[in-house]
Amino acid sequence: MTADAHAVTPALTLRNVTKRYGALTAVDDVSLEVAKGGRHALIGPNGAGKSTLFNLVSGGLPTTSGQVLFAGEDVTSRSAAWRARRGLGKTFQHSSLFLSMNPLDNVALAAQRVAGKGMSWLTSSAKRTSEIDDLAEQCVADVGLTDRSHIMTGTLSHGERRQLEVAVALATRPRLLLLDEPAAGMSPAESQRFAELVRSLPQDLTVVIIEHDLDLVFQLAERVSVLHLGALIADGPVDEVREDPRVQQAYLGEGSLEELFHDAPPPASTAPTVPTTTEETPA
Ligand SMILES: Nc1ncnc2c1ncn2[C@@H]1O[C@H](COP(=O)(O)OP(=O)(O)OP(=O)(O)O)[C@@H](O)[C@H]1O
Repeated sequence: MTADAHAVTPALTLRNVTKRYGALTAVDDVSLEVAKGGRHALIGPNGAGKSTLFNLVSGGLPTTSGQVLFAGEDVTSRSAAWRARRGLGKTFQHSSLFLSMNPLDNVALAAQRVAGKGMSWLTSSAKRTSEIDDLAEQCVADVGLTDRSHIMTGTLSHGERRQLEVAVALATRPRLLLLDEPAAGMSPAESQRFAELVRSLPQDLTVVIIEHDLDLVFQLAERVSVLHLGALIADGPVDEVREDPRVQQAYLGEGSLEELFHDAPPPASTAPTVPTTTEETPA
């Protein structure tokens, strides 16, 4: 492959990806590309197939048919662990943190796991390398949690835990980061802070985000893919998708896009105002 060809190879390519559960087609012949360094959102109403598609990308689920490529490499038959080692990082819809450990140890554990060292270091701090410690400290700092790094994770606020989950994912040194509903349950101030965190991530890190909070989606993403009943019904720049009559008509007829999503804020006239300034996190 030439340098030019490499430069335009998408970070993620899906070719006719389908997942069936018996008679139900959860993901239906989806083809899309995510540009390297892109900020790409995957939206759609509950049950549209978003989480299933993430699992097909991460290797948590096998595809029924179709291909998944990372940076041009076909990983369809590769395990989730192999994909993680190849640079696929993710946060989960439901927290995967160890609440009785501190944030630094949560992050170090993820780094250690990817390094293939298992959990033995937990019983002996001497087994934890300084490289892992440095990486954990850096990742915790990257998400703005240095001041909270030694307290019990269970005492963090909801928003801080979601920040920590990003740090845990960063510790696996991803090239492609999947964020599954990171702002679920966040206050407007927390989700604004989260948006700043995503914006501060390295530009060469590709981020794909599933999110019901469309304010956040439209702030963060350059491109949006819309799933409906497993099928991709729109895919393109944010402004085009937001105005796309196919998206509006497919779901609503005359309504607004925001009304499509169960967890989305109400229409603009009654929507809570998203602050433009950063507020302090409650301790
Ligand atoms: N293991 C499974 N077995 C059978 N059906 C499943 C399974 N997992 C998901 N489904 C179905 O596949 C469809 C897509 O589900 P999925 O969770 O991917 O949607 P989603 O867009 O992520 O929804 P949400 O926004 O509510 O998280 C749904 O109809 C769901 O019930």
